[in-house]
Amino acid sequence: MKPPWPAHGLYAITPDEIDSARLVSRAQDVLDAGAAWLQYRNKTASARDRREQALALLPLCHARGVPLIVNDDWRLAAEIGADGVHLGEDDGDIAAARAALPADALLGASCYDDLALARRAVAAGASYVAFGAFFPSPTKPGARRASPALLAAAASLGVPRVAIGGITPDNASSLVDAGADLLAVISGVFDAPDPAAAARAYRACFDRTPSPLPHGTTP
Ligand SMILES: Cc1ncc(COP(=O)(O)OP(=O)(O)O)c(N)n1
Ligand SMILES: Cc1ncsc1CCOP(=O)(O)O
Repeated sequence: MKPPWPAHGLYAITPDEIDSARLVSRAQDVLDAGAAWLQYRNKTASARDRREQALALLPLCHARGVPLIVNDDWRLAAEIGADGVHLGEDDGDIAAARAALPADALLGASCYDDLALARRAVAAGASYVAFGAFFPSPTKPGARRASPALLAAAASLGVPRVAIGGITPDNASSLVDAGADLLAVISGVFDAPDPAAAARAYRACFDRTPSPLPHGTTP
């Protein structure tokens, strides 16, 4: 039986082009600093290295009650006993992944700026939806852009809403106020001079009281 995973917080995503020792030590720091979820994402490593790196992250996550989600590849997620997979529009069918994975596996779907796509993903078995990029992303400069209003509109889907793309400790609170349950971040955490301090700064965005709405407006 899996623990109930944290419902809010930092969803840290690992970067490409990092050697395994550094990946593990940075991930450890970020997890110790309170990341709620971790995604293993590596678009450049060989299949063998991806398997080894993902396997190395698994006990670090589980020792802290954090789910490990594998990007793109539900077969790798299933093979190593990861807690879930994240799929983009070119990464295969959500319903097929849902059928192949354990019933309690996390299954995330990239929905970019498209609420109708998010509705279809949830109907096909997605357990969370991700929107973005909300800001220019150093990691993926060509990423499609989304508006924060989408996060509020997606509340009716009844699954956690993840925001991604160019999120920094300075702009993160605006997305939490708009309804993001989890903030998915690569460079803001892993390229920071002190990844643990950065992780704590993102986490703090969930502890603060939302800014009051301007007079006369409703959520
Ligand atoms: C949490 C989360 N959201 C979005 C993405 C992006 O997925 P995708 O569109 O498949 O792009 P790549 O990650 O494959 O470049 C993600 N990985 N995680
Ligand atoms: C994978 C992905 N999809 C949309 S933006 C993005 C990259 C997010 O990385 P960063 O947090 O460095 O902008």
